[in-house]
Amino acid sequence: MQKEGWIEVICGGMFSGKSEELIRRIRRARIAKLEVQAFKPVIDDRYHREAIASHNGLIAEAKTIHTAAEILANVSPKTDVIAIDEVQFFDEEILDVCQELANQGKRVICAGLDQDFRGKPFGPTPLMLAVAEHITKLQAICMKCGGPASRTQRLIDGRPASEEDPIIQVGAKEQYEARCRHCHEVLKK
Ligand SMILES: Nc1ncnc2c1ncn2[C@@H]1O[C@H](COP(=O)(O)OP(=O)(O)O)[C@@H](O)[C@H]1O
Ligand SMILES: Cc1cn([C@H]2C[C@H](O)[C@@H](COP(=O)(O)O)O2)c(=O)[nH]c1=O
Ligand SMILES: [Zn+2]
Repeated sequence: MQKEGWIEVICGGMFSGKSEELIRRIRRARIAKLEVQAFKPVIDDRYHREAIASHNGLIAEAKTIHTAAEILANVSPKTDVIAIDEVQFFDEEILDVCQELANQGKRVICAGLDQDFRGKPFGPTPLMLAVAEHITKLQAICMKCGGPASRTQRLIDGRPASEEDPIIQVGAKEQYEARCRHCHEVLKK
């Protein structure tokens, strides 16, 4: 029998359904009468300041935090499930925080980008994948060829961004689209 306490990671490119899937798991946990607390980093202010929000309008209330340590400080002893969106925006401390919570017997569900706009591993997500018990990798639809999209294209005035551009740039459809490996483009310096 599986002991309580583990880490689940939902990863993939933008528009692949990570937030939808996270919200689905939150809702199912609540149907099972489990206590759920959700968190997201303050930098993600796109659709809602105090909620996890998907690109197609689903919403789950969440506490907005500045650092991973704030999760530990805010988790109640009676909480069974901790959901964290946009995990790529935290620093590596998120790894220790999630491990600590899972060791305490909590179910920890993280969602985040595995690759940045250059197609390179993004922040702490690859480290979270290494320690997770359960991994779900989702794909969007490539906006060029219609195939499965594992990457995120950043566009500036309709042109591919350069590999020298800043990695963190909060946004949605106005500057990002889903692409497959073959249709994904990055301007070289
Ligand atoms: N290229 C695309 N491929 C798939 N879904 C897309 C695409 N563009 C927009 N969407 C919408 O985005 C929704 C997923 O949003 P969301 O869960 O917020 O994704 P993520 O968190 O991975 O960015 C889909 O259900 C769909 O309505
Ligand atoms: C690829 C990429 C994305 N971002 C930002 C853009 C959005 O604000 C989030 C991802 O949101 P989603 O829930 O996965 O749609 O990340 C970034 O800052 N840098 C990048 O390279
Ligand atoms: Zn493609």
